[in-house]
Amino acid sequence: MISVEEHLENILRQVEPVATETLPVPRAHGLVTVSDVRSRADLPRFDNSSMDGYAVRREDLQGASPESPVLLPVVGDVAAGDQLPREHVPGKAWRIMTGAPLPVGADAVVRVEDTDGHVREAQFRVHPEEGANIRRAGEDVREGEVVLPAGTRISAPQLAALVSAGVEEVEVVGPVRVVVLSTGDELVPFGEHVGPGQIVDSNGPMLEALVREAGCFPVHVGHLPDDEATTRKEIRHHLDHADAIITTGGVSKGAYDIVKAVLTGEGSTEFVEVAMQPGKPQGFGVLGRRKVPVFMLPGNPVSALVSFEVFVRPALEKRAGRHVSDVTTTGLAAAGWPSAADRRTYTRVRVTRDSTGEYAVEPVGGHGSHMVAGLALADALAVSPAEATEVGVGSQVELVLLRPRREIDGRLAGDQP
Ligand SMILES: Nc1nc2c(c(=O)[nH]1)N[C@H]1C(S)=C(S)[C@@H](COP(=O)(O)OP(=O)(O)OC[C@H]3O[C@@H](n4cnc5c(N)ncnc54)[C@H](O)[C@@H]3O)O[C@H]1N2
Ligand code: MOO
Repeated sequence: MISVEEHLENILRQVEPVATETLPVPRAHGLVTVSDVRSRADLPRFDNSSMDGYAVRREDLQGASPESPVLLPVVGDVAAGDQLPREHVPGKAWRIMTGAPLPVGADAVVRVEDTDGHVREAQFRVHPEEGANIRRAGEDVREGEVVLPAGTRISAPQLAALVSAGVEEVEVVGPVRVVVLSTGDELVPFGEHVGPGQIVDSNGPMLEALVREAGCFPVHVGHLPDDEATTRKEIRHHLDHADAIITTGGVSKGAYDIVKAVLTGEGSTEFVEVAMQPGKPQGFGVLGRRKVPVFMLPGNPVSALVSFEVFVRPALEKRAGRHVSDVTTTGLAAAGWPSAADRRTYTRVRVTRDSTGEYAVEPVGGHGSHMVAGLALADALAVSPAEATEVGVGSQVELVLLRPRREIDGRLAGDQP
């Protein structure tokens, strides 16, 4: 048996980011920039008002105060989006809206609250500071400056920055297109009749969801028959277009373990036993001229999920050009449980809070790797080291969260009286 670290290192050493692509900005959501992206415009694009009020010259409001307001005639209105060039008229004010271009020559904006708000002639109760309530062209970013450095993942704020900066296309590490293939003649796809001895393929939909949640793109979710020739043909076909392939089942010692039979000797494929529970039988290889990583995960649903979290997720992140590190969450064992000897053990747990406000965890949903209904009850996997044979009450355990932390915390907040 090899350790979890050894197997993960072996995978990550062989996985490279996918090719770069130049995409229209809205389609680059979730992807990582390859080079510095420079702004095509000053932001703001022009001097404009940050408040609804009046554009003035300060010198026209010398001594203005609530006790002795100064009266100025109003030239007219400047609305946001106004395209007419406006100029300050000495001794007068323009009524101006938030985001509207500042009339040339005006040097301050007085908020409407500091005036009587009149349209033709307004009383001003303050003497504004130089540049008050003015947003200057280029104060956010200047044309030609870097608006997004290389290696940035494009999320919502970055999309806003790029489109504002007039950037239309961006070079990114391409989307990672993933093929998910279940194996086993006992499986029927969702929605079809389940006969005697048959079960519904749950790994397919589960992995499709995990791939999507990991920011990658499931492009085909299907099934391989327990037949070598067809399986070989199908995998060859997917090696031509996929950026990663995940299979489940057929990696153990069964007489019909077709994946193992077909992929042994292909590319860098290796089948190993990893010192973990569940998830002991694992296969991995980089195959074909496009060097596609192929993950051959065990078929038991819990084993497949744990294998995804431990091996596939980090590899997909590397393939997508993301640099991530696991932020470890910990919890205190509210009950004790056994831990498999000589194997790192991932125990399904439900999270609550102990009296000090820390996460408290307890096994939930049963022990077997086949218990897919019980799996749905788990918030996290509690990790106990290979050396441990049990987890003692009150001991601290590392947690791999299966739901976003915000969701767990939200539920716990709701549980409280
Ligand atoms: N003699 C031995 N038998 C087994 C060993 C062993 O060391 N010696 N290891 C066990 C462990 S641990 C695991 S994990 C499984 C892995 O088996 P395979 O990867 O070969 O998977 P299958 O035999 O095809 O299936 C196992 C189990 O999972 C169910 N399954 C498979 N695919 C799906 C799916 N897409 N959706 C839902 N359920 C699925 C399948 O029906 C089996 O019940 O091997 C042990 N055996
Ligand atoms: O290692 Mo298997 O994955 O225990 O069920």
